[in-house]
Amino acid sequence: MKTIKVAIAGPRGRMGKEAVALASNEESFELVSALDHKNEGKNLSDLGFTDVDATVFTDIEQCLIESKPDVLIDLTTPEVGFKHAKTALLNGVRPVVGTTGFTKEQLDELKQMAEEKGLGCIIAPNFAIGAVLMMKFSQMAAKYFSDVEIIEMHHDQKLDAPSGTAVKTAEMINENRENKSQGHPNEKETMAGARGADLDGMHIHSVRLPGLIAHQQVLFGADGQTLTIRHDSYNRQSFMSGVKVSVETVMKLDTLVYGLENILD
Ligand SMILES: NC(=O)C1=CN([C@@H]2O[C@H](COP(=O)(O)OP(=O)(O)OC[C@H]3O[C@@H](n4cnc5c(N)ncnc54)[C@H](OP(=O)(O)O)[C@@H]3O)[C@@H](O)[C@H]2O)C=CC1
Ligand SMILES: O=C(O)C1=N[C@H](C(=O)O)C[C@H](O)C1
Repeated sequence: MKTIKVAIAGPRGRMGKEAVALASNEESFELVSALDHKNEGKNLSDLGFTDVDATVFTDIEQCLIESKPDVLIDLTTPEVGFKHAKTALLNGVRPVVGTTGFTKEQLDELKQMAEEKGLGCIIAPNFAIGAVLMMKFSQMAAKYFSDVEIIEMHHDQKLDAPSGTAVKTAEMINENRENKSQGHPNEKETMAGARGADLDGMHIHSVRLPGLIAHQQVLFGADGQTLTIRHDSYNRQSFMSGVKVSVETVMKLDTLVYGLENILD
């Protein structure tokens, strides 16, 4: 099997560190570079990564042109991640994006660009297989339960709310859910935000606490019964098998795929 050359944006981050370990330990991957906004010209080995040899770039074009990756894994922030994905596609490099918080317009723009370039691009709000199943099971349940609220719970260093997973879950539920506004028609928030975010009448509540990693509960209610579908990531290793399969699959695609559920058998 041909080795896939990988660059990682955000290598010092919580997810980036795990992705560096994956890319340097996986036999079929070669970690060729890292993209940071600090540490220009250093090597990851200077930054505490033992037995890892990859140059750190702060300029994305220089990174892509000099290190020639096949795939750019992005695990940064929404603003930066969008720019990275765009620049990767323009330079013939396939993005695998775990960064969340992209707008619908940004996703559409990247989809159009990937199609024009005939390049694969994977945007996965959640790489954990259990989370993907939670979303799929919720989508199935929505056919029978049209009243649903999503509670997502994350560590308190998370920048975006609601989480990318919660938004994707709501979008998938929407494909099967009868269109309706939930709660009492005259309900009033006596404190702003009490009912959470509203996506087509569905409510999403975001909890941020130290001690948490990534957790989500999807609650369905009907007369005399509730159904709860819950997923918990207790470490960031839980996301890495999804990153691996995304890097392998993106090499075979010529368009953008949004969501890991679309590439898993
Ligand atoms: N799809 C999935 O399964 C998952 C997705 N995520 C998402 O991944 C993203 C990263 O999460 P997490 O690792 O927890 O966040 P961190 O804050 O730990 O990591 C982000 C990293 O990006 C770096 N960074 C900031 N700007 C740039 C830039 N211009 N170029 C390169 N690197 C930059 C930051 O550096 P500095 O700290 O110096 O600013 C930091 O090291 C988030 O959007 C999160 O929602 C997280 C977990 C799972
Ligand atoms: O920031 C995180 O940590 C996570 N972000 C993703 C999201 O926004 O859904 C995936 C996972 O929930 C962890």
